[in-house]
This record gives sequence, C-alpha cells and structure tokens, in this order.
Amino acid sequence: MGVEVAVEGLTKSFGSQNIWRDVSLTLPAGEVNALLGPSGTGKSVFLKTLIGLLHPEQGSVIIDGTDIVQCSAKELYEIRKLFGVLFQDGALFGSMTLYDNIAFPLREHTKKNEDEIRRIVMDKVELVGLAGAEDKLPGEISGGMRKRAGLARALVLDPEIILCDEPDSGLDPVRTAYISQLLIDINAEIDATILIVTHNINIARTIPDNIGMLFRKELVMFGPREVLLTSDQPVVKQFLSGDRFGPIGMSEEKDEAVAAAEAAMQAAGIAGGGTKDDFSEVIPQVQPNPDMPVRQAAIRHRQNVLNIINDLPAGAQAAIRASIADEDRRAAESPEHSATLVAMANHQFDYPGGVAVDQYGTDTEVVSSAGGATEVIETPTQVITADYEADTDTIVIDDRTEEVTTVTREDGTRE
Ligand SMILES: Nc1ncnc2c1ncn2[C@@H]1O[C@H](COP(=O)(O)OP(=O)(O)OP(=O)(O)O)[C@@H](O)[C@H]1O
Repeated sequence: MGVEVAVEGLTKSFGSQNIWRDVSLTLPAGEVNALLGPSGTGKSVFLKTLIGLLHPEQGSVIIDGTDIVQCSAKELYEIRKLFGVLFQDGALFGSMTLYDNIAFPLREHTKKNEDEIRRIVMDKVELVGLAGAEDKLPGEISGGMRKRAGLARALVLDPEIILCDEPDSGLDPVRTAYISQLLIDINAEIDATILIVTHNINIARTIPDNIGMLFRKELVMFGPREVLLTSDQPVVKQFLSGDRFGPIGMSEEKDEAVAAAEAAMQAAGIAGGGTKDDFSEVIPQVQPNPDMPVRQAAIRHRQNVLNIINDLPAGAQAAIRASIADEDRRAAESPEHSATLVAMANHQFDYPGGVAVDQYGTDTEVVSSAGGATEVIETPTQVITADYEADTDTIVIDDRTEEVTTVTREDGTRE
C-alpha cells in the first residue's frame, strides 16, 4: 500500500514573495487526491516541496516516519525512491528514445540487468498504451503520448506515492479522460498514494477521493471530494463554474471597486461566462476498468469518510450518503461493472459509536430516522448501515412500516 503524506504548517516564500503559508493536510495512504487552485497560487511549488526539490521556511512533511524538511540528504535520497513524478511537460530527455527515457530511473537507481530492465520497461509501456512507440524520440510523438511516456517513467520504480502535475495540460478532453482512467487503474493495481495538481474540473469531479484548493496563499480546504464540490465558499463556486464574476481575478485578488462593478453587471443580467452546471450534484467517481483488481483505496476511503461524516457540513454529508447509496445501487445492478463497487457493497463498515450490522434483516430499507439524518444504504442482500444517531428508526419491510428502537450497549454496540 502507498504511504501517508502528512503536511503540517508548511510555509514557502521566494525572497520576499510568500507563495503560501501554514498549509496542513494529510494525503491518506493509497488514496487519490487532487489539488486545485487558480494559476500562480503555488500548486507546482507545493508538489516540488513534497519531494524536497524546494525547501520551505516552516513546517514539516512526514513521509514514512521521516520529516523530509529536516532530514539529511541521504535520508531524502532514500525517501525520494518512494516517489514517481509526472511533470507538466513529461520532462523527457529529447535525445533519448522513449524506451531509454523510461529505463533511465532503473539504470540510475537500481543494479538490475538489461533483461530485467527490458521486462519492466515493456510492462509499463504496455500499461500506458505505448507499445510499438518505444523506439521513437519524444519529438516524434504527440503531447498525449509524451504524457503517457512520462507516466510510464514515473512508474518503473514501483512508487508508493505518485505526483502528477497537470496530467491534462495540452490534452483534448478524450485523451484527458484516458489518462484519468489510467490513474484510477494504476491506483487499483498498485495502491499508491496519488496527488494530482490540476485546473481540470472534470478530473476534480470524477477522479479523486479527496480534494484541496489553494487560494490567496492559503489552503482553502482539503477533504473528501464531496466537501469541496458542495461548498458554498464563493472562491470554490467560482473556480468550479469557471465564471469571471467572483473573488478570483485575472492576476491578483479583486478590490472592492471591481467587485462592486461586477455585482452591477450581474444585476443587469450580464453573464460571467461560467458554466451553469450544478456542481452540488456530485457525479459518480470513475471506477477501475473491469479487468483491474479491487481498488482498496475506495474501501478505506469510505471508512475514513464515515468516521468523520458527522463533523462535515450538511450538504457534504448528504452528498456522501447519496454517493454511497448510488455506488451500492450500481454495484447491485451490474456486478460485472466494477469489482471495486461490488467489494464496497459487500463490505461491512464500522461506524463511530456503533457497529455495522444488518440488524434490519435482508431486503429492508431504512426510510427515515427519528432525531437524526437518515442513512439509506441497501444492497439486495443486506442493509449495510443505518443511522446510529437515532434511537428510533422507521423501517419498511415488505410494505409494512415499523418503528425499530435500538438500544446502546455499554461497549457502544447496539441491538
Ligand atoms: N524557483 C522559483 N523561484 C522563484 N519563484 C518561483 C519559483 N518557482 C515558482 N515560483 C513562483 O511561485 C508562484 C507559484 O508558481 P506555481 O508554478 O507553483 O503556480 P501554479 O499554481 O502551479 O500555477 P499554474 O496553475 O499556472 O501552473 C509563481 O509566482 C512563480 O513565479
């Protein structure tokens, strides 16, 4: 499994120019994460700080028990072997074939012989769909192929953490969808922790388990994707909709005069150019291809989210419950569609203050709960969760509506 990356109180400046300050977040082991933010907010700088290419003035980055901000050069060298990095332009050596580019980290960092190197390189070449192009030079292939070659090179050392700086830049929407699918498949296959830096709203909506956003030198938020996607914060709403009206300006933040002028334009019915899509409706996350193993991160992520769900905003809670219900419904309807969904639907999740049990029996649907939010999660064979905030639930069994009272035992479990 990938390793957790714990960032605490990180601050970075170049001379007198502060880029961001007091950034704290945790990339959970093996989960897929995205970092959004307007241009120039320091997303790439953040990514480079995570691998120790840039040194922050304050804060810590704990990876596998080592603070890479304070560690020795030798320790940093070892920690860096955990990383695979896809830089914005692929960062391939122009004079080397794709094969030699992809083989480069293996020749540089391992003592593997050329037969072993060939096996690994060709395996990755095939994974990213570049079979047959391995003898070409980077200048002879398209931007999308260069991205995929960069990804193949990032994968040859079996990384536990994969950083992708704008994997979509320069790609058309279809190629972007392919590379996004590839990242989810890779996550299913090797369970690496992934951080994607992107402006791409489709990627943000469908790929990560968690999303964060940088703005005005701070991390606006970081957490389960539903939290950001349902956020009411003006900067988040503006960024997701791509509208020019809002706190994000062309260069720096807007002053009051500009904001007032925009408000007047909006009142006069002038459009800001943004999409009118309703982002508060959280659309399904992309699933691994059917031939992929179960994405263990999805199962862990669901458990992580359920552990904190009661502390999240109401809109995010509702979106998470809807996501879970939708995932389980789709798994039930087309079991062959995704092993991950089916595995999740069959998984027993633990809840704070209680245990996950099918206490309502098979084919039972919880339709409402007294005293708390309703949890409606059902598979054809069992209810896998219920609202443990409530003591009394109204349930439906074969068209009969019944009140069920649960009793909390001393050890926190319920019956
Ligand atoms: N090595 C450096 N020395 C000095 N300033 C730098 C350096 N690297 C980045 N910067 C500055 O840091 C700021 C943030 O840059 P960065 O590339 O991280 O932004 P970004 O959010 O990734 O932008 P974009 O989305 O446009 O790629 C910019 O003002 C940039 O000029």
